[in-house]
Amino acid sequence: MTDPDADVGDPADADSVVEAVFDAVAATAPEIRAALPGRRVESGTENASGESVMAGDLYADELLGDALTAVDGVGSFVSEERETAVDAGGAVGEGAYAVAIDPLDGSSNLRSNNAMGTVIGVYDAPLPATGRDLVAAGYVLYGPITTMVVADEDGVHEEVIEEDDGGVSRSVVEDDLRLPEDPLVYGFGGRVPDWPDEFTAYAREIEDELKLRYGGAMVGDVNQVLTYGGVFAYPALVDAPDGKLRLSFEANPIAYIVERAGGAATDGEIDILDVEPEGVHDRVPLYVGNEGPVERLKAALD
Ligand SMILES: O=P(O)(O)OC[C@H]1O[C@](O)(COP(=O)(O)O)[C@@H](O)[C@@H]1O
Ligand SMILES: [Mg+2]
Ligand SMILES: [Mg+2]
Repeated sequence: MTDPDADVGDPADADSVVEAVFDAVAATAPEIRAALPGRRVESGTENASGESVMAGDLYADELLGDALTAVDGVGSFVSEERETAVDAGGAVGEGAYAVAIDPLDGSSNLRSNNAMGTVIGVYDAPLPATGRDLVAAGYVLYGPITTMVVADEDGVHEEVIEEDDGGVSRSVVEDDLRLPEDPLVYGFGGRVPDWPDEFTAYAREIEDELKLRYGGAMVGDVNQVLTYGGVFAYPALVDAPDGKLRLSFEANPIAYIVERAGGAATDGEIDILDVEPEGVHDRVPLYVGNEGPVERLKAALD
């Protein structure tokens, strides 16, 4: 529950809520990872986006829901897997924060045992809100190593999360994560025949310049771009002009992180962080990475 004496709008208070949120996320990460082997099957339900939910999605959502609604200063919990927000006590925007999560990003990779993630956005306005209302964002990457990237107004850092004597340790391995200046890799989602012609033409140019890295989990693919430089896109498709990814749970937090690391993020026209949502489950095309390729993309789609 929110501390009733909390100083409304005090930035120090935002810092401590953000810290507690990422403590809670780090504490659940080994548990989520350990639970995945038995949860590689469909749960038999569909989520608010009309997508089939895996057993692992549900488990991660429940665990993170319990952990995050218990954090002092979290007033609202919103998840890709839930139709509506959970009231966690406290007025969002008046000392309390809204936490939005994609509990398991790339969960179709469960069956094939490839990388997946968890995405977190901490907003100081009730959702739906724009990405300008984010005060912090981050993601966990369940790769061969469990890592967590966290961005706030001070910058971006990367940690390794490990189980440690019955507890969980967080070790910072990169304290000022910046996109490398020279882009090296690209990863574009969706079927090529479904891409609009302008995007296909842009992709043909990029293919000549960069190396393909596409794993089918946004977190894993964006992490490659943050590490090596480059561009990731889940573009507008001919029959799905809003693409696939969700603004509140996926595009906004990723845009916030990449922009804090020196990069750019657009929906093809404007900065992702300026996109005005109508609902919390809205989708948006996402083009993100080094400024050079993202600006070229905007020009190509113009
Ligand atoms: O299978 P596709 O069409 O390449 O889509 C992959 C994209 O869909 C996603 O898996 C959607 O996320 P969820 O798994 O959270 O629904 C992204 O991680 C990824 O970028
Ligand atoms: Mg996702
Ligand atoms: Mg998901």
